[in-house]
Amino acid sequence: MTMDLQTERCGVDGAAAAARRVIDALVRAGDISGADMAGIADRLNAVADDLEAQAPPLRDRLVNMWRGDGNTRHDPAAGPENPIAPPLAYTGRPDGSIESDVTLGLPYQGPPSSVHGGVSALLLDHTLGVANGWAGTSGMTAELTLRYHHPTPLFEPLTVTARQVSVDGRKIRTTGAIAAAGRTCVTAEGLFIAKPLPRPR
Ligand SMILES: CCCCCCCCCCCCCCCC(=O)SCCNC(=O)CCNC(=O)[C@H](O)C(C)(C)COP(=O)(O)OP(=O)(O)OC[C@H]1O[C@@H](n2cnc3c(N)ncnc32)[C@H](O)[C@@H]1OP(=O)(O)O
Repeated sequence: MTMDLQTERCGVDGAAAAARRVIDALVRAGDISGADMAGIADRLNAVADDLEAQAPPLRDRLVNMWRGDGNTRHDPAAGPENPIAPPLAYTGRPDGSIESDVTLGLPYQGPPSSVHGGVSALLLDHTLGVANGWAGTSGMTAELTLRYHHPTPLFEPLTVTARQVSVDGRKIRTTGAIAAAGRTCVTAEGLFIAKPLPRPR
C-alpha cells in the first residue's frame, strides 16, 4: 500500500499555481515576444500591491506556516503554496522509499534544455528530507553529495526518489536519485543530523 504525502488543499494553492504559470510564461515569452512587457509589469505590480496590503504580520505568517507537525506547504521544492516550487508531490511506499513524478520547464533551465544543477540539488535535498520524515527520523542536512551522471532533461517526466538508509545515533544517512525515462541523471547521498529547530509558535 502507498500513501499520498500531500497535506490539505487551501485557497492560496490556486493563486500560487497561477503565479507559477506566469513565471513560466514570462520566461517563455522573453523580449522576442510581442507582449507589452511594461503593461504586464504594471499589472503584476498591482497584484503584488494588493497582496502586500493584505498580508498579516510576518510573525503571524511564520506561525501559520509551521502549524501542525507533518509535511510543510511552503517549502521551495514541494510546497503547493510556494510559486517557486515545481511543486513535487510525493508517494510514500511500504518499503520506506518515496517517489515523485515531475516535469520541469524553462524557469529551471541550466545547460541548454537541461535542468540547472542547483535545482536538482534543491529537489534532492528536500526529497531526502521527506524520506527521513516518512521513515520516522528527521534531521538537518549536514552534508549533501551529488553526482551528475547525465544532463537532466527539461520538458520530460522525471522521477525523483529517496530512501533512508541508516540511523546511527543522531546521524541519519539517506540516498536519492533523479531519473528520466529509466536513466539515472543525478544521485545524492546525504548526512542529516537529528536536531530539530523549534517551530515558531
Ligand atoms: C507522513 C509524512 C512524512 C513526511 C514528513 C515530511 C517532513 C518535512 C520534510 C522537510 C524536509 C526538509 C529538507 C530540507 C533540509 C534542509 O534544508 S536543512 C537546512 C540546511 N542545513 C543546515 O542549515 C544545517 C546547518 N548546520 C547545523 O545546524 C549544525 O551544524 C548541525 C548539522 C545541526 C549539527 O550541529 P550539532 O547538533 O551541534 O552537531 P554536533 O553536536 O557538532 O555533531 C554531532 C555529530 O554530527 C557530526 N557532524 C555535524 N556536522 C557535520 C557535517 N557537516 N559533516 C559531517 N559530520 C557532521 C559531528 O561530527 C558529530 O559526530 P560525532 O562526534 O557524534 O561522531
